[in-house]
Amino acid sequence: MPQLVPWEGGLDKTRPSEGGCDSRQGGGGAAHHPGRRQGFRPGSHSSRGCSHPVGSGVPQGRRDRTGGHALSLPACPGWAAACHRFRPCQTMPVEEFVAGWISGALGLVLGHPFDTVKLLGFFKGMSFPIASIAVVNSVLFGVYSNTLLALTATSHQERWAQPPSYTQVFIAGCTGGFVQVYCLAPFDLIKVRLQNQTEPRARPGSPPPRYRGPVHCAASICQEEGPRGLFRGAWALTLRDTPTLGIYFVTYEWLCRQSTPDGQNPSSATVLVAGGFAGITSWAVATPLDVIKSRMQMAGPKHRVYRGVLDCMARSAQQEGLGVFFRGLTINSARAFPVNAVTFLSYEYLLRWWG
Ligand SMILES: C[N+](C)(C)CCCC[C@H](N)C(=O)O
Repeated sequence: MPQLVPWEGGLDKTRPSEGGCDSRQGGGGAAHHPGRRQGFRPGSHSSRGCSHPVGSGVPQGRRDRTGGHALSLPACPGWAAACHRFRPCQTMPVEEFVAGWISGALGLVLGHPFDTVKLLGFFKGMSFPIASIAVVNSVLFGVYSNTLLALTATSHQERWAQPPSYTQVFIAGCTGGFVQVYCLAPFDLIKVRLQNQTEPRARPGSPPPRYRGPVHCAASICQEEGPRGLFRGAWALTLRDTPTLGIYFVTYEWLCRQSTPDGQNPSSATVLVAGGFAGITSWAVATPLDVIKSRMQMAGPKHRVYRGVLDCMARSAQQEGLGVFFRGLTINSARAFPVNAVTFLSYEYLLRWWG
């Protein structure tokens, strides 16, 4: 295993060779990658004397996979080596997707105690949430990173040396948010439907639950409402996630850049805190639309309660006051910090590791 020691003053401390891109083979188990990311600090790359400086005209990033250097992964587990080899095309990096998948799963493990569905025992084990959150996170981070690649022509290795503008980060975050909605929508619908049947079930003498579990819930929705029923509330989910995931990545980038002195890389603590606050900020902005989205997902085809997102907003505010839009804010924030701190830390570690 490559050593994933906590950074002391940044990821670069784990590098055997501080001076540049050369000679990194041997004991560490890492590949030799010219043009690899030099660390988390924007602007740190070119100052370290890399033999292929950014902007030198040598294509950066993907080149390192095929540049004729031995890929030495003696101590990597098989799946990590497979990940290195599995590259469907040079312009579509996949490790961001894989890192997003794993980091999403790790974040989920931490956030799991906050999940009422799990607490009340509806989900046996964690397979359903892991399958859903990890896939969704993989799509989010993969699309985000590849959109940045398209916008800036820099891969994640160079991104800290040539930092993208906040506008580019926002656009990439919104794009990732928009695309992940269509993976998230069915999982989220099932989760909301199951969560909302927990209360009646908890009372003594209550009727049996309508849905017996996630698979039964999906099958029943398909039967009763057709496959499109699985996407009920997807429009509200799009409104919730597209801008707020832009905000999510901008907050993360901004906090990382703010809290790291020039010439140094963000420490693991910085990444944890920036990730945690990115989660809280985006959930704070997303919570009003989260409330609306859940209400729309609960409405079935036979009893269409609301005419649309705006109608749902207006009627909820009229009937319950503006406070309704902040329902769940505390639990969302409490969950968001650890989940997103771990998600970003593991994501950055994995990309660094796969370099
Ligand atoms: C956009 N919105 C705020 C809804 C989610 C942003 C954070 C996503 C993260 N996977 C989590 O579950 O916290």
